[in-house]
This record gives sequence, structure tokens and C-alpha cells, in this order.
Amino acid sequence: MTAAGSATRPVIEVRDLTMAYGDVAVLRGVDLDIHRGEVFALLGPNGAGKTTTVEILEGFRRRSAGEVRVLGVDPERGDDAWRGRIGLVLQSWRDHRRWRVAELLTHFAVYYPDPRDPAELLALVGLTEQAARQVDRLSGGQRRRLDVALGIVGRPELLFLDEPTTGFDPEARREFHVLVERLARDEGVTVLLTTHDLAEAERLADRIAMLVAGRIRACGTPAELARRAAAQAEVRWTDGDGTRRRERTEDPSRLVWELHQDADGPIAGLEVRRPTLEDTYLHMVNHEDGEERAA
Ligand SMILES: Nc1ncnc2c1ncn2[C@@H]1O[C@H](COP(=O)(O)OP(=O)(O)OP(=O)(O)O)[C@@H](O)[C@H]1O
Repeated sequence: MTAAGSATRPVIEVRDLTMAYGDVAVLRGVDLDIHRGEVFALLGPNGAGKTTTVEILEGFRRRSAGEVRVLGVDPERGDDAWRGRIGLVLQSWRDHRRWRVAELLTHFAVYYPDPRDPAELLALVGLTEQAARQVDRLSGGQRRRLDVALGIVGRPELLFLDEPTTGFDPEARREFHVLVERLARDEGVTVLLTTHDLAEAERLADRIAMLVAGRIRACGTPAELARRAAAQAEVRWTDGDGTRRRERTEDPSRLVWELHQDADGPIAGLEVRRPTLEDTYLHMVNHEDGEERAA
């Protein structure tokens, strides 16, 4: 690969990724391209396969089939130099409860060739006042920020955040969002975050992929996804015999006009509704096996 080629190549490339635990298929042909400097959200309900996907990309799990490249390397063959370019913020807290915050960062910094200064890092994640505190005395939100600090101490090009704000109060969540935005905007870090919170994905991500039952059911910018969701209106009305009816259509005025022609008078109980992105997402989650697409 030439230097120019590697500059334009996606940071993460996934083709037809499948994964089964025993005979249970969890990922059923996932395709993804994530570009340098993007904040990309993998959105899906519990059990959709988000953590499995991320663990495969991080090199912690062997896939069943498919092509995967992360920073140009197959994660199953990633060496220490490759690992040093990646930052991880995992779902479960590692066990360093007795360490003090600043000590822990200093300890991990030595593993990297060009680490961030621990004091600057503490300021960046808003933990300066807690520098001398033991890890097991931190609140849940403060621990999560320490997780992020540990994830970025080695100046990674790519940061994985697995359900980063679970258990955060609204204030901690907002501060965390500002931190992620700053990393992406000011430092060009590519961020892949998993979440089951649509509002968080819309707020943070340049692009969202909706993973439901091991398949990407829709992928695009929040605005694109919202536009596609709203393209099909739902028209509801009550028939002459009192039956409640509903129909999805891209041309609601035509349907209403036809109903008006047929009805002998006003259309009873008429409603025309444009689905929101949330309606579409919930519909996908609640009809997992259906092939209906928002894309
Ligand atoms: N090691 C494993 N062995 C067997 N099944 C597993 C294993 N890990 C995960 N699974 C199953 O695979 C499916 C996907 O799990 P995964 O953790 O990837 O989902 P997720 O989208 O991250 O969910 P959550 O939001 O709950 O973390 C689930 O049905 C889970 O029970």
C-alpha cells in the first residue's frame, strides 16, 4: 500500500463479517467503512452484537468469517505497534482499586512511546481535583472518565468506547460528550462508540449504523436517517363500517385524496403522521426478523 493509499483508506473496513457462538449466529454479514476523524456510533438493543463486533475489531475475539482491517491490519494479526495506535474503553472496569488516579495514569503512560502528560490528561477529562484520590473512592462517572483517560494516554489514532455513558447522570453525560467531540475535532481521533441510546448516537455521531439481530439495518448521518425515516408517512382513518385502518405511503396527499373521493363526506378519524428516527429504530428493534429497511 502506498502512503497516499493508506491516507485515504478507511480506518476500519469490515466486509461480510459473521460470528457464531457454537451454532448461534450473532453477526450475520456486517459491512462497515469508518473514516479517519469520524465519530461513528454502532447503535443497537441489548444482545444485538455490538460488543462482539467491537471485540473482533480490537483483536480480542476471532471471527467466524469475513474480512476485517483496522488501521490497515487484520486484528487477528495485530502486533504491539498496531495495538499502541488504538485506545480502548471497555465495558468492565479493570481492577486497580487501590491505586491513586495520577499514579495509575503515570504507570500506564510508560508503555507508550509518546504518552500524554498525566496532569494535562487529568485536566482534559476533568479529574484534576481527584488526582490524589484512590480509584475505589471515585464516583461511577469519575471512574468512567478515568477509563477514557487510560484509553487515550498513548495518543491513539482510533478510540473504541463500549457503552461509555452507562450509569452517568445527565451532567456527567454532557461533559463526556464534550470530551469526545473535542478528541475528534481538535485531535482528529477516530471514535467508534457503541450505545443503545439513540439520543446519544444522534448527539455525538457523524454517522450511525443501526445493528439489530446481527445485521446493519440502516447506516448514515443522523440527518439522512431522519429523512429516510420520514419519507414514508402513515395515514390512519376509520372506514364506513367503523374499522380503524392504517397505511404507509410515500404520497400521503394522493391517498387522502382517493379516500376523500371514496368517502361520502369527510374522512372519519383522519391522521397523517411522519415517523421519527426513533419510531423507525423502535420498529426495527421490535420486528427483528423483518426485512424492512430504513435505508
Ligand atoms: N462468549 C459468548 N458465548 C456465547 N454467547 C455469547 C458470548 N458473548 C456474547 N454472546 C451472545 O451473543 C449475543 C450478542 O452479544 P453482544 O454482547 O455482542 O451484544 P451487545 O449488542 O453488545 O449487547 P449489550 O448492549 O447487552 O452489551 C447475545 O445473545 C449474547 O448472549
